[in-house]
Amino acid sequence: TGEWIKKMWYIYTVEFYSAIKKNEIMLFTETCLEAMADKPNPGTLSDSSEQLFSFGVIADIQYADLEDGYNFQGNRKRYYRHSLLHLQGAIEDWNKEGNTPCCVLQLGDIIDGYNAQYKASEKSLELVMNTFKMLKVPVHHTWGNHEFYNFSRDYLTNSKLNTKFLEDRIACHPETIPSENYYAYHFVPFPKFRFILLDAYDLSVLGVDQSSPKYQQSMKMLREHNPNMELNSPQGLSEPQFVQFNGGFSQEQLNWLNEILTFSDTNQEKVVIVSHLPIYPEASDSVCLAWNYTDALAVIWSHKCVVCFFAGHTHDGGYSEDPFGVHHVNIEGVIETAPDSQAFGTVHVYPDKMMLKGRGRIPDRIMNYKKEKAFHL
Ligand SMILES: Nc1ncnc2c1ncn2[C@@H]1O[C@H](COP(=O)(O)OP(=O)(O)O)[C@@H](O)[C@H]1O
Repeated sequence: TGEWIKKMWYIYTVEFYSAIKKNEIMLFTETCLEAMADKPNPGTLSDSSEQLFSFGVIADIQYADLEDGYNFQGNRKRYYRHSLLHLQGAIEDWNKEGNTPCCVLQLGDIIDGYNAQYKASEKSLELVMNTFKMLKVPVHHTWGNHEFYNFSRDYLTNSKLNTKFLEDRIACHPETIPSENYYAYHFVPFPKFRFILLDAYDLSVLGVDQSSPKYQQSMKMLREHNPNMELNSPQGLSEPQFVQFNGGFSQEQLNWLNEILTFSDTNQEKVVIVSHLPIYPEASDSVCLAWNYTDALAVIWSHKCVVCFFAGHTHDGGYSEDPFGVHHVNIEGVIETAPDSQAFGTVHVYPDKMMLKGRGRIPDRIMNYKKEKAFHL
């Protein structure tokens, strides 16, 4: 870990100095544009105890019309049918909350891969999406490995799991528009708070045509790091995240992320990032990380605006604040949650912090903004 932190510190320093140069130009441009643009007025709130807004989080529902089963290791029970009841319970609670959350972030793996074997993918998806219709607020869907066990990327792009229509655009900043090559977007649920949804399977061998350049590039990367016959096995790997059920971020997507974070820094925004795969080793089982998580961390650490990073995939959950004050929260998976418990949360956003109110096996978390980054309205 010591060596790893040193490496990341080096990357951060290099990125930081190049960012300063870039920011001098950006700051001037932004100041001019802001003076010209009609900005939303966030009001004059200043009491740090006053909630600004809230949002819901839920991960790894993995619904299937199947008897209970177990994970690959055989040490965690999976409640395939009950996961839908857990979702219904979560939606009822979010709908009942006094201050209704602005939206819900669904962190991926909405239905289980087993559905594909039983030719039940569309039926199960329909059932879960009909349940989501009871929610009074919009839901942003992230894509995980189980989406790709059931559907191709093309199918997903044209499905209800594509919530890119909920994106916001930043006027006069074409560099902040995501490309069609990956499923990622950003939106502003409250003035000065930007949410970014990332595609952790942008580089992946799942769900893409084997003849496509993306598949070839991803398979090359996977095989270079994983010599096992069974590419889902992390056995003997020095970087155990290089398994087939994970994926990574293309340079194109990382460049786009960098552009938005540059804008958010300049515009003094707070940023929440969402991805199916986690990116911080201290908060996650090493087998569950995104392939090139270090590249994503290098981009995030070269900016000051990111408050927290939400991910699913790990099922056991996890949390750590990194050395740059970014809170990494991995949400416990619904699929491995016993019927007498729960697994969802509401994040309450304040001028100086975010507070996760977890239900059932999800713990509460206080995520303070770094002192020098306190939010001033
Ligand atoms: N250690 C392993 N060796 C071989 N295959 C594995 C291993 N771990 C997981 N898999 C396979 O990888 C896929 C994803 O694993 P799974 O436990 O279902 O992931 P998730 O946690 O996303 O549900 C499954 O097909 C599973 O059988």
